[in-house]
Amino acid sequence: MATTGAITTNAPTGEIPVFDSIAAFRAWRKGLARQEKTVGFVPTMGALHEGHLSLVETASKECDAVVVSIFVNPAQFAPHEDLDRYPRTFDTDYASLVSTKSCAAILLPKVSEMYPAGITLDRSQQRGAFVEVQGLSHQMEGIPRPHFFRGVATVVAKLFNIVQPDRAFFGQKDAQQCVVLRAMIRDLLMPIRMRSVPTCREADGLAMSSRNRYLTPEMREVATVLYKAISAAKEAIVKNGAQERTAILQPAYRIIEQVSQQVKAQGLPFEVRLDYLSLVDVETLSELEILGKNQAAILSGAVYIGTTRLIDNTLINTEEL
Ligand SMILES: Nc1ncnc2c1ncn2[C@@H]1O[C@H](COP(=O)(O)OP(=O)(O)OP(=O)(O)O)[C@@H](O)[C@H]1O
Ligand SMILES: CC(C)(CO)[C@@H](O)C(=O)[O-]
Ligand code: BAL
Repeated sequence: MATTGAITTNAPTGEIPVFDSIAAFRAWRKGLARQEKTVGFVPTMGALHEGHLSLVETASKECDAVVVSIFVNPAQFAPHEDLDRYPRTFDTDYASLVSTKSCAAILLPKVSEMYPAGITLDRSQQRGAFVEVQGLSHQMEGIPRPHFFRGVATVVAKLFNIVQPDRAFFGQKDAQQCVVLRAMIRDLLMPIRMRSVPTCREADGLAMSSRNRYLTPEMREVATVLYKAISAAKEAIVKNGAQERTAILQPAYRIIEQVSQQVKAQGLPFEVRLDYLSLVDVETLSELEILGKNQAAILSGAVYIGTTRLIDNTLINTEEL
């Protein structure tokens, strides 16, 4: 493998350069600039699945060269979250990217280079520069994860400074993340075009997610609960013309309650528990009591299947975030 740092892997050699040093990546990037090639960027935390690969594929259709970063970003995890057990599967990630034939380079930066001032998960002890997108980070995912979007915006800004992409590609599965990052790019005058790509799903509708690996087969069977709930709420809008929040969300609450009771009644060794459901305006991310006719909105939520937290959403009256 054409690496520039001390990476050891069993992956096939020589197919995609892997950079674990920012300086080496920048030298490689200069070559693309000299050739006036456009660069598409797909930031990830690894444990790649078809959702990630669809971002790479979309990027390769729109740009001359696609860079994928793999970095499990400590700053977006709270101390009680799953930073330590987050799946790290570089060898299979590498093979998946080779199979796309669309990835020009992998950036695998070290925590010490990404956070020169160091990084602790205890936010009150953090030092150094951070990026906050005010007004869009405190609601929805920002309620249970108040640290999250500051961590995401900060790391994505750093990655943009390294990669200098023309376009950056994000999945709509992380809907609020798309809205927050679009605002960051706009407000910080970053010369980058943000693109959001539809959610890839398993055959039964479950949104692909690296965290699906945490699910046991019994958990996996009921993990579609959120997709089903959100789809039922969307149906209330599209088929029944519902506009009131309660009429829209009621069918979703009902499905989650039913599945949760079912799991309990079967004596399964885990719980299905709703974290939240949300219906927000796509631009302000304000919760809606009434959905206006043709108003673009995000219907989203999070559930716990045991200790695994899954998110999902669907878009109303809009296609892109
Ligand atoms: N099912 C999917 N379809 C399309 N894009 C996706 C999908 N899942 C994740 N992505 C996108 O891939 C990028 C990297 O995401 P990440 O590495 O966190 O994967 P993930 O599956 O979302 O992981 P997690 O389980 O931690 O939420 C993000 O832009 C994310 O929105
Ligand atoms: C955008 C991202 C790679 C930043 O760490 C992460 O939040 C993700 O994978 O969605
Ligand atoms: N795709 C979201 C990354 C996270 O949950 O940390």
